[in-house]
Amino acid sequence: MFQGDYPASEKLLREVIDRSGDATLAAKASALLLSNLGLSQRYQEAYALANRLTSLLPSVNDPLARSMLLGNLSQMFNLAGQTDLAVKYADMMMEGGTPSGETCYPLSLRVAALYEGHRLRPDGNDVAQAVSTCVQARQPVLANTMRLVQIDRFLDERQPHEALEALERVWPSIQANKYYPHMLSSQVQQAKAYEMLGRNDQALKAARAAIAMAAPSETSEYTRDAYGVLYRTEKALGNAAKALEYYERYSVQDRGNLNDVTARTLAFELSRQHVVVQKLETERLSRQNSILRLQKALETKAVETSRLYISLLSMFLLSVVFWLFRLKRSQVRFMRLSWHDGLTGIFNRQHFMSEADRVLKTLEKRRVDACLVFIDLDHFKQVNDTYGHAMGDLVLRHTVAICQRQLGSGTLFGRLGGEEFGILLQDCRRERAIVVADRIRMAIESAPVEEDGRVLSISASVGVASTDGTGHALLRLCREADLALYRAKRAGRNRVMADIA
Ligand SMILES: Nc1nc2c(ncn2[C@@H]2O[C@H](COP(=O)(O)OP(=O)(O)OP(=O)(O)O)[C@@H](O)[C@H]2O)c(=O)[nH]1
Repeated sequence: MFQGDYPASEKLLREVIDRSGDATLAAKASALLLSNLGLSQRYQEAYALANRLTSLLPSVNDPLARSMLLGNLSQMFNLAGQTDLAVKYADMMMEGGTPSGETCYPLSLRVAALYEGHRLRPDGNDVAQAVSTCVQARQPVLANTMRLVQIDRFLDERQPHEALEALERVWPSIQANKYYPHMLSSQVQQAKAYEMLGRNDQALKAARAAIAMAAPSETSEYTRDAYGVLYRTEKALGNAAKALEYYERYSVQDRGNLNDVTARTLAFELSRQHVVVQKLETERLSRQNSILRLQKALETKAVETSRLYISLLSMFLLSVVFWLFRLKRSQVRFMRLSWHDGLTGIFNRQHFMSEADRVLKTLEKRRVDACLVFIDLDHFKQVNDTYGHAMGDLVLRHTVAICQRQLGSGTLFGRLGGEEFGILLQDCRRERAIVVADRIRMAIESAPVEEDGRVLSISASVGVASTDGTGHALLRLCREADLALYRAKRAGRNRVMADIA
């Protein structure tokens, strides 16, 4: 590429891009290919590649590859006459920093773009700064590019002496580097300078040298300018035939060059339109995608939210149910506790009485008889006094167990206080109640309490009252049962007495 053999270099670059399998290397080769396509005047392909590389830029992290891409993009846009873009890419390259840290390349690209856009500062400082930066950076080719820009400016301002002096200074370096564009352009500049000075022979010689240097098929502004110098000089010398011949060549070159400029602009416009259409399509698609994504996200969110609500509600309901269950359970436990006697576990007086009242009322309605039995242990105080309170408690629990064995599970049985117990026998007449009561009394008498090797015989006195004598009113029945019990005590204890003897 450096030597101007663009087809050979393109082949090699494409091989690197397609086969290296190394993204960074491929990016570097693409950057060079971009330059190659531009120099080969294949602008449409060049701009298409430029567009691809622009969109590739954000993913290129390697500093050298990135700076190469930016640099060649700047060059490409400069060629397309898009000097603002070219300056922008050069600035991006400068901001991103080059791997070696030197700013020669981005600076020279910037200067080239500013020159093409006729925006260089008139004092020439832009160019001077770029030249010294590139000299310091040991970048002779780029330094020469800048020097040639400066020579172009001298020629633009019709300062041929300054141009020739500058050319003389730069010539050895150009000869040493043999960079084809520099060799050609410097030769043409020399011809132009001589032409301005009216040094016709030198002008003709320099212009012919330039033409000889270029390929016969080459169409460029350099060859065009060389033919321009030739035809104007021959004309000035009065060589009409030669002047006409060169003019024809100049005219072909000029047209070719104009065509080239038009081709560059057209290709750029085409590729830009293509990019715009592509961008619009991509934007449309991406907008569509984001709408779909948003819709999906919304749906997912809605599902998630309702799931959350359902779980929260279920958790709340569960905790309410659990809480109610615990409340109920403790209520039941407290109720049970309040119903039962702490020592023996049977109903306490209050509950026994209220249950007995309720049952008696029901039985009264059904005209069914019932008997109330009061059992009182004999001389229980002596048990406590002789054996202690613990033994007394044991006797009480022992008595309850004996009674429970004698009674059915549904029989209402409770501790009325101290050593006194009550039993309500339903659907039971007095005679049968007396039999049941006596059976209990005998069971108590015949089952002494055995504790720590001690055997303690106990007995109980029992009073029985029947509804057929007193009616179903609980208080009267209690009084009668009490009286019967009292009589049993008075009669010598350990016996059963009924309300009607
Ligand atoms: N160990 C124990 N003693 C109790 C309990 N409740 C009451 N007593 C006792 O029971 C005794 C009842 O004595 P009294 O009313 O004189 O009756 P008694 O000694 O059985 O005599 P009679 O009934 O006339 O045969 C008292 O000494 C009370 O302290 C109890 O829960 N445990």
